[in-house]
Amino acid sequence: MTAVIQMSRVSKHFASQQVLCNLDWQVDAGQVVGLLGRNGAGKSTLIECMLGLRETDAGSVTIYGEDVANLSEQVRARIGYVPQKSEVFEWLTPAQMLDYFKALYPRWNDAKVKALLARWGFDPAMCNKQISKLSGGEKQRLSIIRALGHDPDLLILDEPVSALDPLGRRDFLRELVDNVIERGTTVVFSTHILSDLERVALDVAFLKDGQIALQGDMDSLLEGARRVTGPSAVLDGVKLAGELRRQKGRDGCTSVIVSEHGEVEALAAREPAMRVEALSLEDLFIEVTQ
Ligand SMILES: Nc1ncnc2c1ncn2[C@@H]1O[C@H](COP(=O)(O)OP(=O)(O)OP(=O)(O)O)[C@@H](O)[C@H]1O
Repeated sequence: MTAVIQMSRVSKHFASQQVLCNLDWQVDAGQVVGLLGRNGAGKSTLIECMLGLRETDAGSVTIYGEDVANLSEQVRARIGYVPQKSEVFEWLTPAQMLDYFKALYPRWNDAKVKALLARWGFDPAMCNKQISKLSGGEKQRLSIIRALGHDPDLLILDEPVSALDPLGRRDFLRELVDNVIERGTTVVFSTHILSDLERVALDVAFLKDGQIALQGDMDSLLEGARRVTGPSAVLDGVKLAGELRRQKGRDGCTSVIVSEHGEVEALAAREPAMRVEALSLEDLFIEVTQ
């Protein structure tokens, strides 16, 4: 597979806070990845460093093989980005802003933009209203339309649905699945809404302590992940394959989260006191990121 995004040993700090720490990450062509992490884990910082919008302290980032600090116009034109919150272009109207971007990109899908504007409630009055006067959700929809207008090959979305109502969210996800992912677009998508991720993302990556702590395709991760709980006397002496987290309770029991179930199933077969449970994406999120 060809790497679309390659991040190697990337570090970034703010004052005394280390946000990214020797982070390595690769996203391949056609991958659709959900980026997960707790509030403040550094997802937006990671995305901004990935796009060259924020300088890193150390490490290298390339997109389509080019250093993000010096991206060519051709590569820039292949990227679509929806920031978490955007306060730029507030003095323009949606119509003016979209005209500006249309002139900027070598290709622009007018039919798609018009269809999305109509579908997402941008009637002529709204298209000619100053962006600063739009609601948070309306601005977010506009930002998504702008990012999709040039049919990007790489789409990076930082919590794109946070301000959308349930109908808006559903429609956006449908657009993403039917018209973006279907084209083979590479997508990186940060969100806290795990049910959305389960509908859209094929892969997940968990950001914790400044690094990608766990990643893989969602079905295999959920298929392999288990929580095994049993007497500390037994579990304390064993290092399990794919161990992600271990917690000792006051009741003499230890629980261990693993990403591969083979060894724990075998252990449970030998030790009847062991309890083995499958994990949901939410369980996995809590266990991996806390
Ligand atoms: N410009 C900045 N100056 C100082 N600290 C910052 C700056 N930007 C981010 N941080 C800090 O870096 C950490 C990571 O922030 P970031 O916005 O990347 O997290 P996040 O995972 O996107 O969070 P959320 O899920 O809440 O959006 C936070 O503790 C934040 O306070």
